[in-house]
Amino acid sequence: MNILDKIIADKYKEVALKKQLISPVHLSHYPLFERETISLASALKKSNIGIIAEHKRRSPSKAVINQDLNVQDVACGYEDAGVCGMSVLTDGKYFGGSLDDLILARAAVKMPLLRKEFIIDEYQILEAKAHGADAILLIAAILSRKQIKDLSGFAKGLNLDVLLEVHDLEELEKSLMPSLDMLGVNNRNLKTFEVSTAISKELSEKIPNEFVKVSESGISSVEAIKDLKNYGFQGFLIGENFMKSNDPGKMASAFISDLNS
Ligand SMILES: O=P(O)(O)OC[C@@H](O)[C@@H](O)c1c[nH]c2ccccc12
Repeated sequence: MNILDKIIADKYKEVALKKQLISPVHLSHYPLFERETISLASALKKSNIGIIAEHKRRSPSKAVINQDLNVQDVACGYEDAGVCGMSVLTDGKYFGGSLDDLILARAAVKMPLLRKEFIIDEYQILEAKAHGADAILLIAAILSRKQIKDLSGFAKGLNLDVLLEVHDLEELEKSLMPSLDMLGVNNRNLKTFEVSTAISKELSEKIPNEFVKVSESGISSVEAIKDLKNYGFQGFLIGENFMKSNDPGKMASAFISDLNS
């Protein structure tokens, strides 16, 4: 079993258990459910920076990244740096995140927040909305076309933006549909952890222009972003490069001034 299969097997169990305690109707009565969402896709389109900065404590590919920070401080640092949005990992077992992280980030900042999770059930989309997310991630590698259609349609019904992540042409061709806002190419192969921005460049021309193109993972230089911009990318998802610092906001700020110069 590869790591992705393990994560998904755990996720199905986790969701089934949580549903028994907190019903979908209950989630829809959380106060944040009423909050008007802000579009991450629109923020990216308007920006010439395009950075989505991630909160990530650890990952299966790189055990510990940084466990010493407060998510609210990280969120404020990122917002002050001028990023377009923030990605908050909520998986506990493999990434050390939680829905509490999402709530704390929401309480701290106004910018669009993406719930970074392995979504396999509508229930997790209700959770995202109830904990202050503006956008969700769907991963083509773990979903059928029908699941992508149903889950993205459900998210759109709640005014959440949808970022669909692919890693190869087959996943991309399987996934294209109007209920998606952003198409992300993950430069990291979730099965082997190999990282290369070549895959973003390769797939860019196959992504129709109505979707905002996002390049995800393994981005650690301004040059890489300038290069990817030439291929039509308007969004850049950066985690580890900022999170490895004691002050991710400061790191993001320096990165952005470099990008602007
Ligand atoms: O830390 P990086 O290499 O900058 O990557 C960030 C982000 O792209 C990565 O965390 C990610 C992309 N897709 C995912 C799906 C699930 C969990 C994590 C991810």
